[in-house]
Amino acid sequence: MAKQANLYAFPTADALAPALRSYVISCQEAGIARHGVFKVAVSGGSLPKTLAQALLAPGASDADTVKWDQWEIFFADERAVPLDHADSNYGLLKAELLDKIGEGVGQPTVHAIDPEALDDAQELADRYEKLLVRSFASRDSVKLPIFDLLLLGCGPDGHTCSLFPGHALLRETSAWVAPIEDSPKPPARRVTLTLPVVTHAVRVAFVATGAGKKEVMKEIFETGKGLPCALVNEGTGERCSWFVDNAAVEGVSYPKRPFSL
Ligand SMILES: O=C(O)[C@H](O)[C@@H](O)[C@H](O)[C@H](O)COP(=O)(O)O
Repeated sequence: MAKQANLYAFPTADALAPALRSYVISCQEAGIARHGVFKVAVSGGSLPKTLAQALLAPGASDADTVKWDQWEIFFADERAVPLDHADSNYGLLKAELLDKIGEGVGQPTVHAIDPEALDDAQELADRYEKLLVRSFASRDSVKLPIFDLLLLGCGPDGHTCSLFPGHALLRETSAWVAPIEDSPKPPARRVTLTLPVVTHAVRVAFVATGAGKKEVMKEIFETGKGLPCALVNEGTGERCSWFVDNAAVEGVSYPKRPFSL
């Protein structure tokens, strides 16, 4: 039987942060060893805050270092709004994390959407896809980009990125980045990495905390085969790890593992 997603549960969201940090640093080291950089894509929602808690903490040793200057940060999904708008995932990451990195430790390269194309979601997606093509080499030679790590959230309906349950976008097979004009979670116009890109990543990590997630967690891990988060689990197997607090998985029968790298 194919190996399945790892589910790591912690007593609280605070207790989750050090494990998430170790996991991200191990993915960073693997990416740098493979190609000299760490290519990571992040979602919006509550994730940037948790990431900041994990990554801005002081390192315990030389090995426990976030090598910001070797990071290339992309967005797993983004809302079609100006970068300084309250709904911008870039703006959120900047406020929660990027602005707090501090001086003297190097800065990541951050790839935001093109704010010149906000009125046309298809054009916005095409431009972001071209940016990925430039970054991951030519599409003639690379069928899909391979992110070292995707850091994702999980919505209460089982969506992830801007891939929503039952949406036609789940059937996308060739685009790397797709537009969405009817997101059920506002704002309606967004762009998102597609499911083939998400499941092609070297590693995928979900962060889900709070009792508000427990019903959907039951569905994802027990019954809800077609939910976007469940599709990511199926497509990535053991390359996928969930970092959750106990409140989010209360009553979920899927086996939880002690965290280890
Ligand atoms: O831009 C977005 O809306 C997000 O990328 C979205 O996919 C988010 O990650 C989930 O909705 C989970 O959000 P929470 O972590 O806030 O529950």
